[in-house]
Amino acid sequence: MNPVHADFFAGGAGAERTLRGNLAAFDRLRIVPRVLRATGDRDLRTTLFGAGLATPILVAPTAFHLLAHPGGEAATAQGAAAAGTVMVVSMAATQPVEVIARAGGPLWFQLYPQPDPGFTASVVKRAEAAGCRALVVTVDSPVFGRRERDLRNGFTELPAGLVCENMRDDTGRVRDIAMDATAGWDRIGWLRTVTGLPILLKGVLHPADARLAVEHGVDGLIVSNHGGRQLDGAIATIDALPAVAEAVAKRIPVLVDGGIRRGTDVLIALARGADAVLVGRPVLDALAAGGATAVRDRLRELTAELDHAMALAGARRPDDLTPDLVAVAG
Ligand SMILES: Cc1cc2nc3c(=O)[nH]c(=O)nc-3n(C[C@H](O)[C@H](O)[C@H](O)COP(=O)(O)O)c2cc1C
Ligand SMILES: CCCCC(=O)C(=O)O
Repeated sequence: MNPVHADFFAGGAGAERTLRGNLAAFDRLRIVPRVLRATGDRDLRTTLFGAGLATPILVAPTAFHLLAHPGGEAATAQGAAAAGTVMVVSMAATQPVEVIARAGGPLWFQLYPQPDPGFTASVVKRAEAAGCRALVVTVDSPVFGRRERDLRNGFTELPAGLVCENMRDDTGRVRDIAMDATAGWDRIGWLRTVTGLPILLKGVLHPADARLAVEHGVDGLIVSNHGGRQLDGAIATIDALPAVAEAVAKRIPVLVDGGIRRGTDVLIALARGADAVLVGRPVLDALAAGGATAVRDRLRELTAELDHAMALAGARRPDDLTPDLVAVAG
């Protein structure tokens, strides 16, 4: 891959403290296994918004897959479908959502609410018509993060021929993705008038926001710091998760992403209160290395690692994973 694009995928904001912190936080946590639990064959099937998945490991929304592989987002969708899980399609995808939907599914669609409500509504309706089954509203990006690698590399626009295909308006013009620092909770209420899809908020870290989200009728949360690409210095997601899960008290599904690289990381996240996890860079790395097949294999490998770790920790189903199975290393 072009090293400038590799830096875009791997990099974070500022001094990359949060990027590193997501991984370092897992290094400080240890599993306290149970024994003689007769787990037999484990059952990793997970239900989210009425849909059954083979695994609680989903594909996080990430931009510009055509920079990683000529198969683009369609290849990722094919890999996710073969692994029996959801791919969240980024609003910054380089292929049309209709093309991605033909390659795989189930899909959810990630949205940055745009300042133009008519255009925002048209993007949501388009994703819904293409078959996306949930809307993931990214709320950690009122302004764009300062990615110093990209600034140093001068990575300010996509190579010729690549565009954000889902940003076309009805004249066919491709709009720039705007970050909107004027959005408040009323924006979520407005989105509710636009779509009947389940609405998840992605980028919640504070338990007070988790409570507000439930009060505003949000259907699910993703505890995320955008893979360390937005607010550098933000808390590691696995550290933020317990307080958010407690605030939500199982009223709506809570998902988490950031730094999940092993099945044991997934186990810890589920034990700390997540209903499912998402992975970003592991999927991008697999996509770059080997397209749809490699994406499928990477997701299956993480799932097999989770299955193995659950057997060793005495859990048969994700629901058996409880907070007492995780300790902070001394
Ligand atoms: C290259 C890249 C592009 C991303 N693009 C988006 C995006 O378009 N929308 C979004 O909500 N999050 C985006 N994210 C954040 C991911 O959805 C996710 O929060 C993060 O990658 C999880 O951390 P991980 O990479 O350690 O698994 C992006 C992340 C990366 C690495
Ligand atoms: C305008 C593209 C935004 C992609 C994104 O969210 C990221 O790179 O983290």
